[in-house]
Amino acid sequence: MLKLEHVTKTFNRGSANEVVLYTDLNVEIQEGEFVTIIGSNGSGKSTFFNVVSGNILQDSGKVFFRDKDVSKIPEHKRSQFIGRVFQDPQKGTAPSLTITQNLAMAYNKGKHFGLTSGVDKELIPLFKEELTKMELGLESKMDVLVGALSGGQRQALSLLMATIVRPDLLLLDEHTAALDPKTSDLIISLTKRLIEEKKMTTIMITHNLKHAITYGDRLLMFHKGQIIMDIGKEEKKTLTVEKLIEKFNSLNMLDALDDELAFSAN
Ligand SMILES: Nc1ncnc2c1ncn2[C@@H]1O[C@H](COP(=O)(O)OP(=O)(O)OP(=O)(O)O)[C@@H](O)[C@H]1O
Repeated sequence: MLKLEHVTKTFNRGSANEVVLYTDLNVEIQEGEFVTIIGSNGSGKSTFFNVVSGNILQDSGKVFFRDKDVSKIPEHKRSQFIGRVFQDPQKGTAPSLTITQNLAMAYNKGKHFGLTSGVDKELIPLFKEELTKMELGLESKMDVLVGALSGGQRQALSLLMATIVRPDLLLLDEHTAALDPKTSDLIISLTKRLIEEKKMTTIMITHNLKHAITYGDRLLMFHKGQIIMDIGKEEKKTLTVEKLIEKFNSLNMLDALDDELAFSAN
Protein backbone atom coordinates (compact mmCIF):
# COMPACT_ATOMS: atom_id res chain seq x y z
CA MET A 1 0.00 0.00 0.00
CA LEU A 2 3.00 2.25 0.61
CA LYS A 3 6.14 2.13 -1.46
CA LEU A 4 9.25 4.29 -1.42
CA GLU A 5 11.43 3.84 -4.48
CA HIS A 6 15.02 5.06 -4.73
CA VAL A 7 14.43 7.97 -2.37
CA THR A 8 17.33 10.35 -1.77
CA LYS A 9 17.53 13.24 0.65
CA THR A 10 20.33 15.60 1.60
CA PHE A 11 19.76 18.44 4.05
CA ASN A 12 21.58 21.78 3.73
CA ARG A 13 23.34 20.70 0.58
CA GLY A 14 26.62 22.44 -0.03
CA SER A 15 26.80 24.05 3.41
CA ALA A 16 28.97 23.17 6.39
CA ASN A 17 25.85 21.55 7.92
CA GLU A 18 25.22 19.22 4.99
CA VAL A 19 23.62 15.91 6.02
CA VAL A 20 23.50 13.24 3.32
CA LEU A 21 20.75 11.10 4.79
CA TYR A 22 19.21 8.81 2.16
CA THR A 23 21.19 7.80 -0.89
CA ASP A 24 18.76 5.09 -2.06
CA LEU A 25 15.94 4.28 0.33
CA ASN A 26 13.54 1.57 -0.75
CA VAL A 27 10.74 0.15 1.34
CA GLU A 28 7.34 -1.38 0.82
CA ILE A 29 4.61 -1.70 3.43
CA GLN A 30 1.67 -4.02 2.81
CA GLU A 31 -1.99 -3.28 3.46
CA GLY A 32 -2.87 -4.16 7.07
CA GLU A 33 0.71 -4.45 8.32
CA PHE A 34 1.71 -3.11 11.73
CA VAL A 35 5.38 -2.24 11.37
CA THR A 36 7.60 -1.10 14.22
CA ILE A 37 10.75 0.93 13.56
CA ILE A 38 13.83 1.27 15.73
CA GLY A 39 17.15 2.97 15.04
CA SER A 40 19.79 5.15 16.59
CA ASN A 41 19.44 8.93 16.88
CA GLY A 42 19.64 10.67 13.53
CA SER A 43 19.27 7.43 11.55
CA GLY A 44 16.41 8.86 9.48
CA LYS A 45 13.27 7.50 11.12
CA SER A 46 11.31 10.74 11.50
CA THR A 47 12.45 11.93 8.08
CA PHE A 48 10.93 8.73 6.67
CA PHE A 49 7.59 9.80 8.16
CA ASN A 50 8.11 13.36 6.89
CA VAL A 51 8.68 12.07 3.36
CA VAL A 52 5.67 9.73 3.56
CA SER A 53 3.38 12.46 4.90
CA GLY A 54 4.68 15.10 2.47
CA ASN A 55 6.05 17.31 5.25
CA ILE A 56 9.36 17.32 3.40
CA LEU A 57 10.00 16.42 -0.20
CA GLN A 58 12.64 13.93 -1.24
CA ASP A 59 15.35 15.15 -3.64
CA SER A 60 14.68 12.26 -6.00
CA GLY A 61 12.84 8.96 -6.01
CA LYS A 62 9.14 8.29 -5.62
CA VAL A 63 6.48 7.67 -3.01
CA PHE A 64 3.53 5.50 -4.02
CA PHE A 65 0.34 5.10 -2.07
CA ARG A 66 -1.89 2.25 -3.26
CA ASP A 67 -0.01 2.35 -6.56
CA LYS A 68 -0.65 6.07 -7.01
CA ASP A 69 2.39 8.31 -7.26
CA VAL A 70 1.90 10.82 -4.41
CA SER A 71 5.46 12.19 -4.54
CA LYS A 72 4.28 15.68 -5.35
CA ILE A 73 1.00 15.72 -3.43
CA PRO A 74 1.16 18.33 -0.63
CA GLU A 75 0.97 17.38 3.03
CA HIS A 76 -2.54 18.76 3.65
CA LYS A 77 -3.90 16.54 0.89
CA ARG A 78 -2.02 13.45 2.11
CA SER A 79 -3.39 14.10 5.61
CA GLN A 80 -6.79 13.07 4.21
CA PHE A 81 -5.60 9.47 4.28
CA ILE A 82 -2.64 9.57 6.66
CA GLY A 83 -2.99 10.05 10.44
CA ARG A 84 0.05 10.99 12.49
CA VAL A 85 0.77 11.18 16.21
CA PHE A 86 3.94 12.90 17.45
CA GLN A 87 6.11 12.45 20.52
CA ASP A 88 5.03 15.75 22.03
CA PRO A 89 1.52 15.55 23.50
CA GLN A 90 1.23 19.33 22.92
CA LYS A 91 1.54 18.85 19.18
CA GLY A 92 -1.57 16.92 18.28
CA THR A 93 -4.13 18.89 20.27
CA ALA A 94 -5.33 22.49 20.71
CA PRO A 95 -4.97 23.46 24.40
CA SER A 96 -7.48 26.31 24.40
CA LEU A 97 -10.29 24.16 23.02
CA THR A 98 -12.31 21.51 24.85
CA ILE A 99 -12.00 17.77 24.23
CA THR A 100 -15.24 17.88 22.22
CA GLN A 101 -14.01 20.79 20.11
CA ASN A 102 -10.68 19.06 19.46
CA LEU A 103 -12.46 15.90 18.35
CA ALA A 104 -14.82 17.90 16.12
CA MET A 105 -11.84 19.57 14.50
CA ALA A 106 -10.25 16.19 13.82
CA TYR A 107 -13.52 14.76 12.57
CA ASN A 108 -13.92 17.63 10.12
CA LYS A 109 -10.28 17.56 8.99
CA GLY A 110 -9.96 18.72 5.43
CA LYS A 111 -13.44 20.13 5.20
CA HIS A 112 -13.51 23.89 4.75
CA PHE A 113 -15.13 24.43 8.15
CA GLY A 114 -12.60 22.10 9.75
CA LEU A 115 -10.79 24.79 11.67
CA THR A 116 -13.77 26.29 13.45
CA SER A 117 -14.57 25.23 16.97
CA GLY A 118 -18.31 24.85 16.41
CA VAL A 119 -19.53 21.34 17.13
CA ASP A 120 -22.29 19.48 15.38
CA LYS A 121 -24.39 18.17 18.31
CA GLU A 122 -25.09 14.95 16.45
CA LEU A 123 -21.44 14.02 16.79
CA ILE A 124 -21.37 14.14 20.59
CA PRO A 125 -22.68 10.57 21.18
CA LEU A 126 -20.00 9.22 18.82
CA PHE A 127 -17.27 11.15 20.62
CA LYS A 128 -18.58 10.00 23.99
CA GLU A 129 -18.61 6.38 22.87
CA GLU A 130 -15.04 6.56 21.53
CA LEU A 131 -13.78 8.29 24.70
CA THR A 132 -15.53 5.74 26.92
CA LYS A 133 -13.80 2.90 25.05
CA MET A 134 -10.43 4.37 26.05
CA GLU A 135 -11.25 3.76 29.73
CA LEU A 136 -9.49 6.91 30.93
CA GLY A 137 -12.59 8.69 32.17
CA LEU A 138 -12.27 11.34 29.46
CA GLU A 139 -15.96 10.96 28.56
CA SER A 140 -16.77 12.87 31.75
CA LYS A 141 -14.36 15.69 30.81
CA MET A 142 -15.66 16.49 27.36
CA ASP A 143 -16.10 20.19 28.15
CA VAL A 144 -12.71 20.53 29.84
CA LEU A 145 -10.01 22.54 28.06
CA VAL A 146 -7.37 20.20 26.70
CA GLY A 147 -4.60 22.37 28.18
CA ALA A 148 -5.73 21.17 31.61
CA LEU A 149 -5.21 17.48 30.83
CA SER A 150 -2.17 15.38 31.77
CA GLY A 151 0.39 14.42 29.10
CA GLY A 152 -0.99 10.87 28.97
CA GLN A 153 -4.57 12.04 28.61
CA ARG A 154 -3.53 14.45 25.85
CA GLN A 155 -1.65 11.73 24.04
CA ALA A 156 -4.66 9.40 24.28
CA LEU A 157 -6.74 12.21 22.80
CA SER A 158 -4.17 12.81 20.03
CA LEU A 159 -4.42 9.13 19.18
CA LEU A 160 -8.19 9.28 19.05
CA MET A 161 -8.06 12.47 16.95
CA ALA A 162 -5.70 10.82 14.45
CA THR A 163 -8.03 7.84 14.09
CA ILE A 164 -11.57 9.16 14.67
CA VAL A 165 -11.93 9.14 10.91
CA ARG A 166 -10.10 5.91 10.13
CA PRO A 167 -6.90 6.81 8.26
CA ASP A 168 -5.63 4.44 5.57
CA LEU A 169 -2.20 4.74 7.18
CA LEU A 170 -1.35 5.61 10.77
CA LEU A 171 2.11 6.98 11.60
CA LEU A 172 3.15 6.92 15.25
CA ASP A 173 6.33 8.89 15.86
CA GLU A 174 7.62 7.85 19.28
CA HIS A 175 4.21 8.73 20.62
CA THR A 176 4.86 7.24 24.05
CA ALA A 177 8.43 8.51 24.55
CA ALA A 178 7.56 11.65 26.51
CA LEU A 179 5.42 9.74 29.01
CA ASP A 180 6.34 7.99 32.26
CA PRO A 181 6.69 4.18 31.92
CA LYS A 182 3.25 3.38 33.35
CA THR A 183 1.43 5.90 31.14
CA SER A 184 3.55 4.82 28.19
CA ASP A 185 2.38 1.20 28.67
CA LEU A 186 -1.20 2.37 28.95
CA ILE A 187 -1.03 4.39 25.72
CA ILE A 188 0.65 1.54 23.89
CA SER A 189 -2.08 -0.94 24.84
CA LEU A 190 -4.67 1.61 23.83
CA THR A 191 -2.83 1.98 20.53
CA LYS A 192 -2.87 -1.78 19.97
CA ARG A 193 -6.59 -1.95 20.68
CA LEU A 194 -7.38 0.90 18.27
CA ILE A 195 -5.22 -0.57 15.49
CA GLU A 196 -6.90 -3.97 15.81
CA GLU A 197 -10.39 -2.56 16.07
CA LYS A 198 -10.04 -0.23 13.08
CA LYS A 199 -7.72 -2.59 11.17
CA MET A 200 -5.34 0.25 10.29
CA THR A 201 -2.07 -0.15 8.45
CA THR A 202 0.33 1.30 11.01
CA ILE A 203 4.00 2.25 11.27
CA MET A 204 5.33 2.99 14.73
CA ILE A 205 8.73 4.49 15.54
CA THR A 206 9.83 3.66 19.04
CA HIS A 207 12.92 3.92 21.21
CA ASN A 208 11.53 1.16 23.37
CA LEU A 209 12.97 -2.17 22.22
CA LYS A 210 10.41 -4.14 24.18
CA HIS A 211 7.53 -2.30 22.54
CA ALA A 212 9.17 -2.75 19.13
CA ILE A 213 9.42 -6.48 19.68
CA THR A 214 6.10 -7.07 21.44
CA TYR A 215 3.89 -5.06 19.10
CA GLY A 216 3.38 -5.27 15.37
CA ASP A 217 4.13 -7.96 12.84
CA ARG A 218 7.28 -6.60 11.23
CA LEU A 219 10.32 -4.79 12.59
CA LEU A 220 12.56 -2.44 10.62
CA MET A 221 15.84 -1.06 11.86
CA PHE A 222 17.21 2.21 10.45
CA HIS A 223 20.90 3.04 10.58
CA LYS A 224 22.62 5.95 8.88
CA GLY A 225 19.75 6.48 6.44
CA GLN A 226 19.40 2.82 5.52
CA ILE A 227 17.16 -0.03 6.57
CA ILE A 228 19.67 -2.54 7.87
CA MET A 229 17.24 -5.06 9.31
CA ASP A 230 13.79 -6.19 8.22
CA ILE A 231 12.31 -8.86 10.45
CA GLY A 232 9.11 -10.44 9.19
CA LYS A 233 6.10 -11.91 10.96
CA GLU A 234 7.31 -15.45 11.64
CA GLU A 235 10.72 -14.48 12.98
CA LYS A 236 9.24 -11.63 14.99
CA LYS A 237 6.88 -13.99 16.81
CA THR A 238 9.80 -15.63 18.58
CA LEU A 239 12.01 -12.55 18.80
CA THR A 240 13.27 -11.43 22.21
CA VAL A 241 15.41 -8.45 23.23
CA GLU A 242 18.28 -10.90 23.86
CA LYS A 243 17.94 -12.48 20.39
CA LEU A 244 17.87 -9.05 18.76
CA ILE A 245 21.00 -7.91 20.58
CA GLU A 246 22.67 -11.21 19.65
CA LYS A 247 21.74 -10.54 16.03
CA PHE A 248 23.33 -7.10 16.15
CA ASN A 249 26.39 -8.61 17.72
CA SER A 250 26.77 -11.28 15.04
CA LEU A 251 26.43 -8.64 12.32
CA ASN A 252 28.96 -6.44 14.08
CA MET A 253 26.29 -3.80 14.36
CA LEU A 254 26.12 -3.14 18.05
CA ASP A 255 27.02 0.48 17.30
CA ALA A 256 23.66 0.81 15.53
CA LEU A 257 22.04 0.49 18.92
CA ASP A 258 22.53 3.80 20.63
CA ASP A 259 22.61 4.08 24.41
CA GLU A 260 18.98 5.01 24.67
CA LEU A 261 17.82 1.98 22.69
CA ALA A 262 20.10 -0.40 24.57
CA PHE A 263 18.90 1.10 27.85
CA SER A 264 15.27 0.55 26.93
CA ALA A 265 15.96 -3.18 26.72
CA ASN A 266 16.57 -3.40 30.46
N1 LIG B 1 14.51 19.68 8.37
C1 LIG B 1 15.79 19.31 8.53
N2 LIG B 1 16.80 20.16 8.26
C2 LIG B 1 18.08 19.80 8.40
N3 LIG B 1 18.48 18.57 8.82
C3 LIG B 1 17.51 17.69 9.12
C4 LIG B 1 16.12 18.00 9.00
N4 LIG B 1 15.39 16.92 9.36
C5 LIG B 1 16.30 15.97 9.70
N5 LIG B 1 17.55 16.40 9.56
C6 LIG B 1 18.79 15.65 9.82
O1 LIG B 1 18.65 14.36 9.24
C7 LIG B 1 19.17 13.36 10.14
C8 LIG B 1 18.07 12.36 10.43
O2 LIG B 1 17.08 13.00 11.22
P1 LIG B 1 15.76 12.22 11.71
O3 LIG B 1 14.98 13.18 12.54
O4 LIG B 1 15.09 11.59 10.56
O5 LIG B 1 16.40 11.08 12.62
P2 LIG B 1 15.70 10.08 13.64
O6 LIG B 1 16.15 8.71 13.29
O7 LIG B 1 14.23 10.31 13.69
O8 LIG B 1 16.39 10.51 15.01
P3 LIG B 1 15.82 10.61 16.51
O9 LIG B 1 15.76 9.22 17.01
O10 LIG B 1 16.87 11.42 17.17
O11 LIG B 1 14.49 11.30 16.45
C9 LIG B 1 19.68 14.09 11.36
O12 LIG B 1 21.07 14.28 11.18
C10 LIG B 1 18.96 15.41 11.31
O13 LIG B 1 19.73 16.44 11.91
